[in-house]
Amino acid sequence: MKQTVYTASPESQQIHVWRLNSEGTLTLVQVVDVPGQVQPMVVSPDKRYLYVGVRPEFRVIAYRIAPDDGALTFTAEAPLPGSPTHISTDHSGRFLFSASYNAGSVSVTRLEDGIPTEIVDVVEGLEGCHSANISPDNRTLWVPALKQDRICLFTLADDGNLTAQNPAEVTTVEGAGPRHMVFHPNARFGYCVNELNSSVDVWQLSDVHGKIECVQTLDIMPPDFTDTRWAADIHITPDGRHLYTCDRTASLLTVFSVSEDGSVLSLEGFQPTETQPRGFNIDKSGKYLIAAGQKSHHIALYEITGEQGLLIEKARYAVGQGPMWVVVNAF
Ligand SMILES: O=C1O[C@H](COP(=O)(O)O)[C@@H](O)[C@H](O)[C@H]1O
Repeated sequence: MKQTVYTASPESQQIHVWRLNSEGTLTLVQVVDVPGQVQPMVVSPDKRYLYVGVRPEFRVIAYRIAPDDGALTFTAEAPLPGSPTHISTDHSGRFLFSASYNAGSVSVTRLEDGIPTEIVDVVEGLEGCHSANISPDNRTLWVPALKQDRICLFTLADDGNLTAQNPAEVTTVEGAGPRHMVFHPNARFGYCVNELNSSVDVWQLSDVHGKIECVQTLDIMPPDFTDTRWAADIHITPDGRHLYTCDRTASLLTVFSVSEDGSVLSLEGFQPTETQPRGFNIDKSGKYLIAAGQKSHHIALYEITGEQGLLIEKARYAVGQGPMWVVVNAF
């Protein structure tokens, strides 16, 4: 398996393209100068394109991915209705979703043979909209509205339109601030990291009656932590055994193990990391985790070890200024 790591650094308007070597080191392949402040990124399901959200002229840029070394070539761009905070696609690669925190909206852009084209739907009124997460069955879009302590649930239609479901949302405790999500590979549970109280919620996608409910909430901070909580990102290993979150004030990654069926998280430990980790990711083999320090301007690479999934730092690398997004692609 050949793997490429992409890091986005908005302050220097760069994407760094790295080869992930099998022994857990990175080799720099390319530095792309982006025409704007590049923030969220996602790889298309067919792995042909890297989509990146750019500001201050709000748009999505599609870069063609070279299959041999992961290098990027500018291919197309399309406007977005608000500042892109998070972008993702549906599993068929027909639609791109952009969540905008500042506009309080989520939009759907049609992808034609991988190229972003027209905006087909925009839903407004989602205060602090922080991400858009398609369910494993490609039917339900989960959209956390951080300032409203709710995750809105939309059905994705065949033409890309979003329709509020019934019930239209699930709610967190007051002041949690739901932000980023991942799903278990068994498609039965979702996990949401809450920015404002630095917790993680486990959502059972539906029980026998079709009801979605929160089955566990865990603190992601050490018991003696008293400073301002400021969580950011969450990821799960491809085998569903280990889950990680980060907090920016503490510059900390938190390590959880996941029960066999995905319903229960157990705290395993804490890993100090780069200063102000806003984004991190896990490689496709589940062996490595790469975290970006928005204030250290470096990324750190960790090996995921043992039954507990604890992290051992292997290396750190300078990237551009203010790195905040990491994605991994594999061929
Ligand atoms: O992490 C955060 O994200 C929001 C939105 O970020 P933006 O990059 O889309 O403007 C930010 O405003 C918030 O303060 C911060 O905690």
